Amino acid sequence: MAITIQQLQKWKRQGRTIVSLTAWDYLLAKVLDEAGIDLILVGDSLAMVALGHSTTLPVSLEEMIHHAKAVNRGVNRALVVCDLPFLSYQESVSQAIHSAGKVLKEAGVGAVKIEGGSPRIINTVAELTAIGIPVMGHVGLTPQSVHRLGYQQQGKTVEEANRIIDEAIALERAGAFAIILEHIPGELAATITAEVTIPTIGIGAGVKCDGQVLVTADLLGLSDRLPPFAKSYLNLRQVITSAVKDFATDVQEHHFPE
Ligand SMILES: Nc1nc(=O)c2c([nH]1)NC[C@@H]1CN(c3ccc(C(=O)N[C@@H](CCC(=O)O)C(=O)O)cc3)CN21
Ligand SMILES: CC(C)C(=O)C(=O)O
Ligand SMILES: [Mg+2]
Repeated sequence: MAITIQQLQKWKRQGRTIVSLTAWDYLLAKVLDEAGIDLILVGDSLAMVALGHSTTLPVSLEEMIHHAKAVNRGVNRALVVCDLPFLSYQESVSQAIHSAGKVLKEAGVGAVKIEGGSPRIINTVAELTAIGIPVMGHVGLTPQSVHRLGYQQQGKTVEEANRIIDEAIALERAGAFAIILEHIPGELAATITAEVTIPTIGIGAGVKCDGQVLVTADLLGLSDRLPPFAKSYLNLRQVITSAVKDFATDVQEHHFPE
């Protein structure tokens, strides 16, 4: 049974924590889905972990759709959400509708995610929701604004914290079905989680969120650089290196094929 937005919202009310990870291709998505991950995000972080860019900005809508199609083919149970990339929704409401609609039609995913909580973004969320496109919000550190914000923790001053709280409330009112809280103090995330009725999913936002998400390359120990809040549960880089070296030795010593 596929997980729905309604299911995620029910889990918040029941206090059942949502488990989410990112994916960028078929095989990885299939493993995550079979492991029971609730929500699989085709994050634009794939620009960095799958495509080698140094920020998330260069990835195109077409590239995101290409990856989202592959991810969706591997998933039976999880809700699949796809990030709308930089400049595929900020220009106008009509651009956002066109981009989000294309992602839903072509990749077949369940929802899109857009970054920010400015009045302009709130309006876009309301317009997308009004035509039946489910939208996940994303506040705090928004990596598509790296040239304005850097990658520092957000919401450290009272003014900034209050602004982020207001953005989260406005996103809920505009119809967002859930909100990502990225790289903000845990107490701020706890306040937001208590203030809104939609699920909050944290990344570097402390333990008091309704769910948690990580970039899967970080969890696996495959990334070349880890954000301070990420945790590696495995050193896959080392595991792969060792297997590849064993293969090379076998080939050179004519032990493979047997
Ligand atoms: N592999 C990966 N994991 C992520 O979590 C992730 C991405 N990529 N790409 C998109 C964004 C970028 N993220 C990041 C990246 C770096 C820091 C980081 O190093 N922050 C430092 C400050 C860095 C600075 O001052 O420039 C910190 O101490 O907060 C945080 C979040 C989170 N997201
Ligand atoms: C880390 C999550 C929230 C994300 O936006 C991404 O992977 O692009
Ligand atoms: Mg993203």
